[in-house]
Amino acid sequence: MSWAEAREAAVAAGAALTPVAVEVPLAEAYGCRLAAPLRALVALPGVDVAAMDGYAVAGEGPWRVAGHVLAGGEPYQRPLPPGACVEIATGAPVPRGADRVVPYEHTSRGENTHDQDEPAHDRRDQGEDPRGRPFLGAVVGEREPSRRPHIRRRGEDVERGAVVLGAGAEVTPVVLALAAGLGHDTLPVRPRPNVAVLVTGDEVVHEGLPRHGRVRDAIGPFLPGLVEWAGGRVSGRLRLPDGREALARALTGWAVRGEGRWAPKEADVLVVCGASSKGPADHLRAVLAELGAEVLVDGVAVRPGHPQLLARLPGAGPGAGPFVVGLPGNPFAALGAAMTLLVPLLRGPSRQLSALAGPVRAHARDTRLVPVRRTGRGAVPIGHDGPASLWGAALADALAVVPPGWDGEQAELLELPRKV
Ligand SMILES: Nc1nc2c(c(=O)[nH]1)N[C@H]1C(S)=C(S)[C@@H](COP(=O)(O)OP(=O)(O)OC[C@H]3O[C@@H](n4cnc5c(N)ncnc54)[C@H](O)[C@@H]3O)O[C@H]1N2
Ligand code: MOO
Repeated sequence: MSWAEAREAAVAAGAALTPVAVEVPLAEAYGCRLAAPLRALVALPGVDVAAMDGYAVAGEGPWRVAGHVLAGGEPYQRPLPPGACVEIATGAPVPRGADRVVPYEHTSRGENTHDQDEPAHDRRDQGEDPRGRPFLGAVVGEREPSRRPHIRRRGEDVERGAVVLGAGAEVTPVVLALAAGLGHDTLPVRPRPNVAVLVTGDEVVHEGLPRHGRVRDAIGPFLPGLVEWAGGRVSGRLRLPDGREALARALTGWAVRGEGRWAPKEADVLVVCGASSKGPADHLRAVLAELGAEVLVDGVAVRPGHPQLLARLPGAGPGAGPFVVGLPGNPFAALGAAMTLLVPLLRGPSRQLSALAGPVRAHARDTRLVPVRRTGRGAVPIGHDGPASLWGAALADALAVVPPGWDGEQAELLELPRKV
């Protein structure tokens, strides 16, 4: 299967990863996708409010001060008659009868009415109380006439009931704040799909220095960040020895060599690292066939990462069970395969093009995934990109997708996760 077809198959499979919507408190919704459109529970602003600190005035000036309306304080209840004004703070409700707000700096009282350093007796000369507020009845004129009303009208930013975001939108920090501003305490979201990680290989060690032909696991550590960034969460991890039986038992939820009970049925996606190729310990395909899995992608024409696969296990009851993503054992091949199958499965489609600035040789038959760094001149290949080496990818911003026979300048970039 071509690389593009494999990615499409993963995106299409991802549509089946639609867990039941749940209503969660705002903070817990972060990073999830909205299960329903986000509507405004209130208008923004909720009433006509001042857009400037100053005086809400009625009719022609000068005006007599009839009250003070500060944000969060009591609104001015009575209608304001022509020739009257109330001192008003930005965001405070504008009284009925007021035509506009005159900012402090445009009034005859000038900017210094709130100079806290002035002695109280000087304030009284200016018609102010000791806190700098003008006395009721003090007269306010306008120095610089302006036609701008400086009033934000009810519903001017968002009308009550308006749909501000569609279902499926990602709940980012800004979306959380928007929802709070519109009156929401909870949000209906699709929970993040649960991803379980199985790292296979007798030669793989998980801490310390690898010795005597062993290797440190260099796939398991990138999966939680990558999965989180793609919209899922790693809900379980298991280390597996080589062996057909251990893998079969793990995929069907049995205890493995004292590792305790494992619950892949609670996982939406099982990621198997290694055992994907043709060696004596590479049992993944045989085990999937034994378990009656439906294989959706069986190898991809891509370098590195060709032995990758995507399958779906039969469900315990009616309906299909979890997806299985098989990542090759070579770590950079595993990263490329995760960017091809796992990320599109969890996150859906995304497309980004860039010029490539630097020599890249296309392969005759296979798509190449090339670590690149974005610069003003375009994306520059980094090198250090052998299938077992993560060095180039660690220096990269993205993987450039170079299709077979490619001789163009533009290439698709697969953005690599940075920070969630
Ligand atoms: N006869 C063939 N041999 C191989 C083929 C092939 O098509 N025909 N494909 C090669 C390619 S390409 C890759 S990639 C690997 C894929 O191998 P497996 O997925 O079966 O993985 P292993 O054989 O277990 O390991 C391969 C390699 O990666 C190291 N490894 C495994 N797991 C980890 C880990 N978690 N962290 C770091 N390194 C890991 C392992 O020690 C091996 O060196 O197959 C080729 N062979
Ligand atoms: O394609 Mo393998 O996946 O080169 O390392």
